[in-house]
Amino acid sequence: MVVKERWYHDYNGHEQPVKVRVLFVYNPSQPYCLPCSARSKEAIKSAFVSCRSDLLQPSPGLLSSSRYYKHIEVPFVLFGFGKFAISVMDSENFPPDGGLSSASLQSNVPVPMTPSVSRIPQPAFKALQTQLSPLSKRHSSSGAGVLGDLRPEITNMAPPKMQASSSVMHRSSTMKSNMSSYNNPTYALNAARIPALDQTIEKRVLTASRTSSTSYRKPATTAPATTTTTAKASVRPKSASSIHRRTGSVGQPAMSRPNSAQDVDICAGGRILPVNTSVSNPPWDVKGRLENMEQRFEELLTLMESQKALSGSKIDELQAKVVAYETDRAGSDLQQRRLQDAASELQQRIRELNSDLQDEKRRSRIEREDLERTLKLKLDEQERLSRNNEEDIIRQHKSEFELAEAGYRRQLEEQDARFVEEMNRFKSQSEEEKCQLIHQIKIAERDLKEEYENQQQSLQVEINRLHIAVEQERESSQNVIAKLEEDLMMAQNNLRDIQTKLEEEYGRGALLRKTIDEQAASSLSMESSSRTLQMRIQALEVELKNRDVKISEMQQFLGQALESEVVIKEKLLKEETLRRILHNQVQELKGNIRVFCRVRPPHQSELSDVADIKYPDDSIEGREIELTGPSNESALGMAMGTVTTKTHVFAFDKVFGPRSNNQEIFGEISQLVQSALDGYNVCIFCYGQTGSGKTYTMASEDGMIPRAVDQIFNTATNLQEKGWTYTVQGQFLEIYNETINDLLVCADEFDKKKLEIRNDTKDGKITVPDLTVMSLDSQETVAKMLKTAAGNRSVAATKANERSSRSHSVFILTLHGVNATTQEIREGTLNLIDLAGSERLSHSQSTGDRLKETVSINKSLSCLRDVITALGSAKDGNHIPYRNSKLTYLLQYSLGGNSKTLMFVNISPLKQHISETVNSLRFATKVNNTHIGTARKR
Ligand SMILES: Nc1ncnc2c1ncn2[C@@H]1O[C@H](COP(=O)(O)OP(=O)(O)OP(=O)(O)O)[C@@H](O)[C@H]1O
Repeated sequence: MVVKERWYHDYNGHEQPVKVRVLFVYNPSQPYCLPCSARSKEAIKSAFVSCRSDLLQPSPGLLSSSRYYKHIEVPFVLFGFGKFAISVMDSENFPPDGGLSSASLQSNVPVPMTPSVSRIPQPAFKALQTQLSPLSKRHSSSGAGVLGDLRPEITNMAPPKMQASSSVMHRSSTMKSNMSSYNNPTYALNAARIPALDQTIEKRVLTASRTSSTSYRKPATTAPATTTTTAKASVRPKSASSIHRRTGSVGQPAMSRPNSAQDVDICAGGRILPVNTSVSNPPWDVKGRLENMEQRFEELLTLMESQKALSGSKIDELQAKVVAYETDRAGSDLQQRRLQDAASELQQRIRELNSDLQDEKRRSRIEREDLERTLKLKLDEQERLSRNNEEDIIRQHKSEFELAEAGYRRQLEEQDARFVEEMNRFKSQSEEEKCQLIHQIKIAERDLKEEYENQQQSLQVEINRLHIAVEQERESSQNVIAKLEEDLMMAQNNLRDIQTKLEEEYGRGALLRKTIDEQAASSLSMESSSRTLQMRIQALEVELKNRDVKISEMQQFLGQALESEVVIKEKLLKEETLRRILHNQVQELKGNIRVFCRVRPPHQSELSDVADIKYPDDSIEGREIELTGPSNESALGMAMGTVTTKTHVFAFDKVFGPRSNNQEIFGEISQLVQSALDGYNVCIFCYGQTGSGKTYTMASEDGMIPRAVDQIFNTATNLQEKGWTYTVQGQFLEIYNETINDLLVCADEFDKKKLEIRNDTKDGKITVPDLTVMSLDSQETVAKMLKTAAGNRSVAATKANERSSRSHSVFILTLHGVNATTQEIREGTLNLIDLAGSERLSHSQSTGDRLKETVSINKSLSCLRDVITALGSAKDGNHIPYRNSKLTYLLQYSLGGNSKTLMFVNISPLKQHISETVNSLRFATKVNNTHIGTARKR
């Protein structure tokens, strides 16, 4: 049997199929082509088996073709013992009609067409077995199969790729690699021998075919293999790699080989297909062919014998090499084991390092969280300190200024008062003195005049009396003269006496005149003292003038003080601006969306059902809440008596326990209200299950709404002295069953006005155009407005809450501030939202309107959760489903825009609500982890 095989490579080096034709010739007058679906070594083997069985039951058609590929191992294939001929053909040369069968028809060789005709008789098969058995025995005695004996021969003859793929010739890989070298002399020798052998056989077959009386020719359409391969060779590339690939093929057509010396050698190793030639011109002289084959077999046997001797030493040599390779392999195994050990150590180390890394990561995460917490704490502290400092500074400045101003004013007023008092005192004193002096002078003058007049009168009276007396005397003396001339003398004497007395009287008159002169002199002195007094008055007036100058100086000083007050006010203004910036930076650092958790206290009737809620860091900063449950009461757990409860820990920006009050809570959010005054959008909303205290927190009498309003009006008043004037406007709406109601109009009119939300994307503002706007100028007006809204809001008694809010209420305060000094304008909004409570339908057992409301509430809250989830995972440009509900549409810019948002998650303290509570806290955690855009001033 001759089997030739060949691999065919295309120009890209990919393997191409070849067709196999298996020819079994038993009876020269009845050649059989046995079907062979040889796709693998096993298939070829089984083809052989079927060859045998076909001897008993030969198939019609006799010729079949199949394809197999280079990577499929092909068993050896070169031996023959005169009875079989297997040829492998290039697929292109394979005759379309099955080759041999048509050839058989052409040659008129009787080809059995039915199984009965082609059946090979049992004795003939036995005879064949008998022929095969000595050979089989011979080869099996040497420990190998029939083919095994040919192994060294074939191994050495086969090109490397065939060796590598042949399982029959398989040895150790080291041997293969050794033998695969084309420089191997043994291989080269055998490679040279085989074509010679082939050619001998070929020649004989051709001669036999020429002499044969009947010849089988391949149809003209089938080109001879040599022709085809020649055509191929002419276009084959000559690169080294393609050469190498070709050298790996067995049976490559010689004409397709490149011309290099090595290629010629290799081509010699890959033999030309004699069968191809014979197929193209098939000499169906079966007898001659069998003889040729037998002869060839004999030659092969001889060759094998010589080869056996030759390869004995080679085998030894190879075995020695094998031993050496085995030793090497043992060494390399050892090394491999060592390496494996080292690798496993390394893996262990990596595992350790990984766990270290995880620990480290965990540690660093904890540290980072601690650090963040500490930082946040510090920030809060810093903020509080800076706020306190600012307030202290402002207070100090203010009090200093007020003190200084009051001091100056007081001093001035005191000085003024003193001065005026003194002036008045001086004036009145001097007036008094003047009056007194004038009075005195007048009295003195009058007295003197009176005295003078009296004295003059008395003197006149005296003179008159004296005159009368003198007259009387003279008369009497004359009488007496006459009578008493004598007495004249005496009278003269008396006259002399009288004259003396007169002189005395004249002296006395002089004295009186002197007294009058003295009195006049004293009047003069009094006049001079009056003049002195007047001079003093003038001096006082000068002093008064000086005081006036001093007063004007002080007024000037006061003007300066007022100017410095303006400067201080400006400084205060700047500090206020700086404070605002710092305040908002701190707010931004705290995050533009913050979450506070509030646990309401249990009612008296609920004390027996209180859940296990802890506040681990209560005394420090109150950021964590820990609750136990709900219990996992699975059927299995119940059955096994293992009902488990889980502890949940949540952390928020702040956690308020049941003892906290609204004042304490407002202390934490007042900064946000301040932000609204500073021109920011602020949104504060309460979320939680029904009856958890949302309305209490937001809209009770001392809730966040009234407190925020108070703060706004108080701060606006305080800011007036810094030049700010604020106008406040309020709106109040509710979203009930996805309808917007204006809470500032009578509830009966709800249906009359259809309110819609408008999105002003330019300004980043949401408005409700027809909503009532109220101007608010005091806390009182706001209180009135809140009362109206509370009266109109949709509430109803539910199982969970006697007065449950059945709608989301939104209180909108718009704050517009203008600074007359700096011309600055601020416009902020404060949205205070009391959401309707979520509730489980199963728990609420609502029906009718309540059921409809509950479904609507739950739907809009679910939309809120969707929006928060989308925001949490959003990348730029992601769609956020704001428009899925009126609530989320209304809150669009508060949740995802330029707003500062605070969410209160209100929770119930009761055990029966624990799973709802855990859900609320999970949602709140999601909100807490959501990043919204940076708030911008409007
Ligand atoms: N912190 C608190 N201190 C005292 N009582 C409270 C507190 N929180 C809530 N309550 C009381 O609990 C009850 C329910 O509170 P509230 O109506 O505020 O709940 P809600 O969450 O607004 O409910 P719904 O969603 O049904 O409107 C009220 O009677 C309220 O006075």
